[in-house]
Amino acid sequence: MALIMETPVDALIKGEHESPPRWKKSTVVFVLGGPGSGKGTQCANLVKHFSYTHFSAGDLLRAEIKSGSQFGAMIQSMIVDGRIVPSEITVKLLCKAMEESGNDKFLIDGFPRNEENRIVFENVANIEPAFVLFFDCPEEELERRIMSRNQGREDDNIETIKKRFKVFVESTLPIISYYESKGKLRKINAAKPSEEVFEAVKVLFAS
Ligand SMILES: Nc1ncnc2c1ncn2[C@@H]1O[C@H](COP(=O)(O)OP(=O)(O)OP(=O)(O)O)[C@@H](O)[C@H]1O
Ligand SMILES: Nc1ccn([C@@H]2O[C@H](COP(=O)(O)O)[C@@H](O)[C@H]2O)c(=O)n1
Ligand SMILES: [Mg+2]
Repeated sequence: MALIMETPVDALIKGEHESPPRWKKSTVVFVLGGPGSGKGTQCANLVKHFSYTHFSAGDLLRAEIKSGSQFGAMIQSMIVDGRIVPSEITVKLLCKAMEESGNDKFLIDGFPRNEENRIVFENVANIEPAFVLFFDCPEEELERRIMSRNQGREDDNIETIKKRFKVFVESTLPIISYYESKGKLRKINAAKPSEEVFEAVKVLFAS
């Protein structure tokens, strides 16, 4: 369902609920990495083995466009241009998805993408991630993967890919450094074959 001006999540954000909702006490793992680094692929593997629910911020934004939302055109033009959508929209979509899931363990993929994302989520959800997965992979490999992905994504073209790389370096790498300084970063060599990457990831969830 499209975002409307007032949703149950707005009430939660304003603290109008009698008791804190379950998702506000959730375990959250942020999953970061350059475009095409395998975030979605590895989250899909993880949910088969562990009782987490996976939400991709990019997928939620694409679903919002499809839903006919009043924000659809704006979100679409920002995605095509590789830019980061205003955090209020993305955080609201994430909180709504967590609220509706009924689970209390989440893999949040492609988020936070910049400092604004991080701060708005912290303020609204009041959740610190248990840890942050970082899929590290050279740009040439990322470009190869995206150009052969064939999922019909409007941002999987060479012009947008270059912009997404620039945004990743300028806005997301500082977030990765921030979590590293807090001892929360778990860096994975994502240039290896998918099965090997999963072996390294699995260990982090087994304890
Ligand atoms: N370790 C790997 N080795 C080779 N190809 C991979 C690997 N992991 C994922 N891929 C492939 O690379 C492409 C991108 O993977 P995926 O969609 O999981 O990346 P992503 O990080 O979610 O990207 P985006 O940020 O653009 O959503 C897919 O076609 C996927 O099948
Ligand atoms: N926190 C986010 C996440 C994504 N976006 C926008 O969606 C595009 C695709 O994201 P993927 O994770 O699926 O690659 C991304 O390039 C941004 O335009 C966002 O704004 N904020
Ligand atoms: Mg993805």
